[in-house]
Formats: sequence, C-alpha cells, structure tokens
Amino acid sequence: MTDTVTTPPAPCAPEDVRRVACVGAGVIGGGWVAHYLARGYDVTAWDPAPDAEQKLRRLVDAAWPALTQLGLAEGASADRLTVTETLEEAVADAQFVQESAPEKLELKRDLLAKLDAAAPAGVVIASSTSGYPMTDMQTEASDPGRLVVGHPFNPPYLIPLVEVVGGDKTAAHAVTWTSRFYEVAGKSVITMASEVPGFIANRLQEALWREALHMVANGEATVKEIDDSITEGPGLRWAFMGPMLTFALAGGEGGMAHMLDHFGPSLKSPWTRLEAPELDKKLYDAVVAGCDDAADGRTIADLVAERDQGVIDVLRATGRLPQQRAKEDTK
Ligand SMILES: NC(=O)C1=CN([C@@H]2O[C@H](COP(=O)(O)OP(=O)(O)OC[C@H]3O[C@@H](n4cnc5c(N)ncnc54)[C@H](O)[C@@H]3O)[C@@H](O)[C@H]2O)C=CC1
Ligand SMILES: C[N+](C)(C)CC(=O)CC(=O)[O-]
Repeated sequence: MTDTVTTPPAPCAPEDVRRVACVGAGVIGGGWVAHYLARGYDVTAWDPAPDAEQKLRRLVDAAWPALTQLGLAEGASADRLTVTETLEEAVADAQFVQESAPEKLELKRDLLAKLDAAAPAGVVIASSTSGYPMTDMQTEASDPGRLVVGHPFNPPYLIPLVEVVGGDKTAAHAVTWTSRFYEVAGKSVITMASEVPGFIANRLQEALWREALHMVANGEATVKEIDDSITEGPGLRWAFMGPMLTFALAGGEGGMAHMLDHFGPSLKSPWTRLEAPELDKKLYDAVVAGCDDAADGRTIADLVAERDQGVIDVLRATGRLPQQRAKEDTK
C-alpha cells in the first residue's frame, strides 16, 4: 500500500453511501446483493450470463427469510435491485463497487481495469477474490489506487467477516475507507497490514481442507467422518472462541504456556501432509459422491436453507445478531 498515489478521495464518506454496484452475480456476488439490499442500499448488478438475472433474483428470494430474521434495515427491499444490461450502467452512479467474477487472474485484471474506466473517480472498487493478491490484479488499471480486496465468506449476507487488504499500488486512504464502509454496512472487518498469502481465514481453512482431501484419498476417513469430526467436535468451540484461546484452555490452569510445554513437541509428529494432494479423478469422484451421500436426499436449496438457519441460530446464541451487537455498542 502506498501514501504517495494520486488516487482522489472517495466522493462520499462511508456513512453516506446509498448506492452499491455488484459486478458478477453468482454465489458470492448474489450473496453480496442480498446483504446490501437487506442493509437498505440501492443495488445495481451486472453479470454477463444470459440467465444471471433469474438466478440472482432466486438467490435473493431464498435469502430473504433469513435476512428478515436477522432484522432488515429501515426501507430495505428486494425491489431496490436493478439488473443492468451493461457493466458501465451498473457502476455509472455507484458509490462503492463489489467485484465477484470468477477466480481467474487474467479475467480479474481485465475486469478491474474496465470497472476502473467506468466508475466515477475516487469510488472504491473491491474484489471478492479468495486469494489473489491485489498487487497481481491491479496491473492494468489506470487508477490502481482505488482497488482493494474485500474477501467475504459464504454466504456474505450471513457470515460477518470480510478480510480487507490493498496491493502495492492501493492508496492507504482507500483501504481505510473500505474497512469503515464494510463496518457501516454491518460486516465484521479484519484489515490486514500486508498481503498475506491466502489472507488469514482462507489460509487456515486450506490447511484443514488439504488434510481432509489426503484422508479421503488414502481411505483414512470418509467425507461424513470428516464433516462429523468438525461439527461434533472443534467446530462447536470455534463458533465463539478461536483456535488460539481454545488451545490455551487445553493447558488447564497453566494456560497456553503449559499447553505449549505439554503438546508443543507433538508438533514434530508426522500428522499432517501439508503438500496439496493430486486432485485426480478418483479423489474428485470420491469427494463428490461422499457429499451426495452426506446430503442424504437434501437438495442444494434444502442445504442452503438449513445452513442459513444454523448460522442464524449460532449468531443468536452467541449474541452476534446485528441487533444484539448494536445493543453491546451502545452500552
Ligand atoms: N464461492 C465461495 O465460497 C467464495 C468465492 N469467493 C470469490 O468470489 C468470486 C466469485 O466466486 P463465486 O461467486 O463462487 O463464482 P460463481 O461462478 O458462482 O459466480 C461468478 C459469476 O461471475 C459471472 N462472470 C463471468 N465472467 C464475468 C465477467 N467478465 N465479469 C463479471 N462477471 C462475470 C458469471 O456469469 C457468474 O455468475 C471469486 O473471486 C471467488 O474466489 C469469495 C469467497 C467465497
Ligand atoms: C472455497 N473458498 C476458498 C472459495 C472459500 C472462501 O474463499 C471463503 C469461504 O466462504 O469459506
């Protein structure tokens, strides 16, 4: 990130944003659309797929019951969504742009340059990328200073976290503005000081994911056993206490210091195989079939509804619904 760029400041304060553009409207772009609508913004969306508008409206409709339970902002309505014919129309009046196109580096470079050419000067453009450093994506833009990573978690309308980080050419003020904007829009923000590979949460998730794939590939665990091992075990703790504090409690009254003395040496045991496994056809088929078995007749729409209710129940039980957070803030 740099303080010496000529990127103009954003045309309005994060608190004054009323119009958001979402470009790319699949799983994540659609999830962002639902989130911003529920927070009371006017949303424009653009996606080149011929059936994109239908799919997007279906996603928003499916998310709305969960969003209603969470508590809609005043004036929030799914009718405040406009799907445009062109990318240029989508961003013409936008005060913030969220890009959620496929995870392909060349496509992101080209698209971010087009968005930069079309969006009003100074308006921040955030990418939902799950792992590309902004430094690698901002290479073609005339004003790379306003390009920021805003990495969400699926579904963006329920999972609070967004990881924010700039690239080498991103203006420091654009990063600060973005983090504040997401907070105002109801997100929980981690602003990263540097471009950590995989950001923070995805790097942690990937370590777990790689090991899970190795276990399936080697016949050491089934897909169901892997899922149960988390939902019946550590996942219960992680919903409200992270892996560090959780393990501090493994040291009893001695806390983390005793935990490290006691279990530190076992870090050298060869439990993990951190190289990525070969995603060959056998492994691919085993993981897909295992998930079909685990779904046990439930459709993707059934699972989405189940997940949404589960997340809401956990947020409520741990005092993290938006209205519960608001009460905490005013104490
Ligand atoms: N799926 C997930 O769990 C998460 C994905 N992400 C990131 O979000 C981004 C989008 O991923 P998904 O929504 O999962 O993908 P997706 O495949 O569901 O949606 C991508 C959408 O982009 C559209 N698209 C294709 N070319 C485009 C272009 N040139 N300009 C604009 N839109 C275009 C497609 O028609 C599609 O609707 C990626 O960068 C991904 O890494 C981030 C967090 C979680
Ligand atoms: C699978 N994924 C790497 C795209 C996941 C994410 O980026 C975040 C999430 O939703 O877990």
